[in-house]
Amino acid sequence: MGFTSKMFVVSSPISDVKTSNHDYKTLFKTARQCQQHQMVVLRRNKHPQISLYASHYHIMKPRHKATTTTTTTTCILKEERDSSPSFTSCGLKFIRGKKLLSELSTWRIGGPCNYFVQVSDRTQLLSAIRYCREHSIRFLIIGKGSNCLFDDSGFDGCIILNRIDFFEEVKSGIYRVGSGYPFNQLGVRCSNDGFTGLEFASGVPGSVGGGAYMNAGANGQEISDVISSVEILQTDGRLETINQNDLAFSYRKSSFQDMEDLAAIVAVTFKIKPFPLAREQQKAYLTKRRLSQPLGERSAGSVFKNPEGVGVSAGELIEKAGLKGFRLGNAKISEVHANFFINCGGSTSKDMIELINLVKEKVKDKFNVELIEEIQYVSPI
Ligand SMILES: NC(=O)C1=CN([C@@H]2O[C@H](COP(=O)(O)OP(=O)(O)OC[C@H]3O[C@@H](n4cnc5c(N)ncnc54)[C@H](OP(=O)(O)O)[C@@H]3O)[C@@H](O)[C@H]2O)C=CC1
Ligand SMILES: C=C(O[C@H]1[C@H](O)[C@@H](CO)O[C@H](OP(=O)(O)OP(=O)(O)OC[C@H]2O[C@@H](n3ccc(=O)[nH]c3=O)[C@H](O)[C@@H]2O)[C@@H]1NC(C)=O)C(=O)O
Repeated sequence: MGFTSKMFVVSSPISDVKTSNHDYKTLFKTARQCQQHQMVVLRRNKHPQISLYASHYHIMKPRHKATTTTTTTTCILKEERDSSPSFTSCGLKFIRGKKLLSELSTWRIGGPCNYFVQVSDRTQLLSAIRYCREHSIRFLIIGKGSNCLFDDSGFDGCIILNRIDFFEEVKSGIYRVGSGYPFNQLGVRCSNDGFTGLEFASGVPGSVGGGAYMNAGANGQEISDVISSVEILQTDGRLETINQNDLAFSYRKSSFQDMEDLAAIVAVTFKIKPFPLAREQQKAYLTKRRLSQPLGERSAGSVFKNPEGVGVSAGELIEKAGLKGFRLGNAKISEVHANFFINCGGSTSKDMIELINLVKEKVKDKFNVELIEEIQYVSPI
């Protein structure tokens, strides 16, 4: 059997603590009540009666440690994070507890998420968000996961993987693109068509939505320079188109980051100008990127923003602090570019966070500069 979202788990501390018979009875009673309420005894324990009861169910190892008091049996009711089967709602397939965030992040770090769903159009996105809201499930939209640090313990909510990846040429130089479209491909495609403004995007592993959200940029270009309008979905399900004039962008900052009611960016319309050498420019940027960045490695691009008003890049500061190549556990500062931190294989989020904090401390001590993360931490709860 598996759990549905309505089922809960009773995790019993019974094998961990000295409890009286009375306490066993209490637990047994609770378990029976739980059965009526579609709850399940999670933990195998030494008391035969309870074991017998529990044997009607699949008995699993608890994921969370039971806590207890010494005198009374404490049952912890927790929504189960694992072992539940996939289910379908509104035509969408939700995967429970099995999808690893490490598969969804370019860093290849992160434990399982409680719910996972992939959407490929606006209607599906709306349905996924509606489901989460109706069931009070926290949700997070991700594109290519190239800017996220997920936690080893996963995410206690729903990850909505955005694969809204249509590409529409409205007219010459005007493109309407799904937010899940690969940013890298957009750069190559527009340059190939002889338009300028997005050459920098080739080699960037993010999505168009992630790019707009972060105001991605490189080589003196920024996505905001060529955005004409953005279609967003609000948390209440309303769709809105916002024109460039009503949006504010700055270095790695966009209005979207401050919108409390934003559920997701759905599509972006770009207006770009013809330029015969766009393709050459795009190729030159990519060559430079390949030489200066560890593109083949498991990274999240720049970990820190470049500090403003200092005149020195984050990478340079980290290198001058003597940290290039420094390794902590399985997380390492790239030898190629010091603002890229590499998962050498098996790095945990803990390794990475410790490395990030160490770098911040050293740079602060040596140069009195506060480095600020460009990457986004995704907290597990
Ligand atoms: N210049 C470079 O070389 C590199 C640049 N980057 C940039 O990092 C960004 C990462 O893109 P991507 O990998 O797709 O993002 P991610 O999947 O890593 O998501 C990062 C955050 O962006 C927000 N986000 C992503 N998609 C959407 C959407 N459709 N609507 C609203 N918010 C969204 C979410 O923020 P929240 O959780 O707050 O909702 C999410 O947590 C891009 O800007 C990319 O250009 C990344 C690597 C290298
Ligand atoms: C990779 C990202 O974007 C990148 C983008 O690709 C490049 C190319 O334009 O410019 C920014 O990096 P950056 O400022 O480190 O650019 P680079 O040209 O590589 O380096 C700037 C300067 O720092 C020096 N540098 C860089 C790395 C290093 O280890 N040591 C060092 O001394 C370089 O020699 C150069 O003089 C973006 N990063 C940020 C945080 O703004 C990203 O956002 O994830």
